[in-house]
Amino acid sequence: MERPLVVVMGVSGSGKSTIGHRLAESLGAEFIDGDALHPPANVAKMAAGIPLTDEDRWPWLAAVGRTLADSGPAGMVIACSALRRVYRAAILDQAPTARFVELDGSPELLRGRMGAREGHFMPPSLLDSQLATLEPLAPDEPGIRVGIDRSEEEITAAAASALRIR
Ligand SMILES: Nc1ncnc2c1ncn2[C@@H]1O[C@H](COP(=O)(O)OP(=O)(O)OP(=O)(O)O)[C@@H](O)[C@H]1O
Ligand SMILES: O=C(O)[C@H](O)[C@@H](O)[C@H](O)[C@H](O)CO
Repeated sequence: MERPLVVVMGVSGSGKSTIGHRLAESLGAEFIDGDALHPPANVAKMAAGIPLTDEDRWPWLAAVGRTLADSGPAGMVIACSALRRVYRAAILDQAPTARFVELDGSPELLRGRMGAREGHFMPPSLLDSQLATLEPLAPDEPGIRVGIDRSEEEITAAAASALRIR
């Protein structure tokens, strides 16, 4: 595979950080959590239970794309919600060879995983707005969708093998 540039995407609680980290290890690539690229004002908003707007997200999405494009020869996996098609296009503007792995789960499963998680700034109450904003990865976009109703190992292996053969 040429230098992998991968965005692990999906709503809050879908496992982007967990799977992204494992996938990077499996591909021998660097891992970055896109949450670390949010300006403090965005994090403060989410922590207060207020959904981000498109205007809040544009500079962050550009930073995600630039970070991918500027990554080293080993490539990079970045965890980033990238909920809408236009958001993914903004990332591709900066990093045209990037591919997406969408983590796809039912609202019930997501709610359970978010509820069980401790010490994260994102409140479960924001899941509904995340799901309302989500535009699933379409067949003509670069990447794959992976169901999350199975173990972390299985999800990571499915994503890694799909990325290797494409
Ligand atoms: N396949 C899985 N099976 C069981 N639990 C999982 C699985 N994947 C992730 N989790 C757990 O679900 C929770 C949410 O995962 P994680 O924090 O990685 O999601 P996220 O998409 O990065 O969330 P956010 O966008 O809010 O940061 C965590 O507690 C994680 O340990
Ligand atoms: O676009 C968004 O609304 C944000 O990126 C959120 O998805 C958070 O970053 C993340 O999910 C919480 O950790």
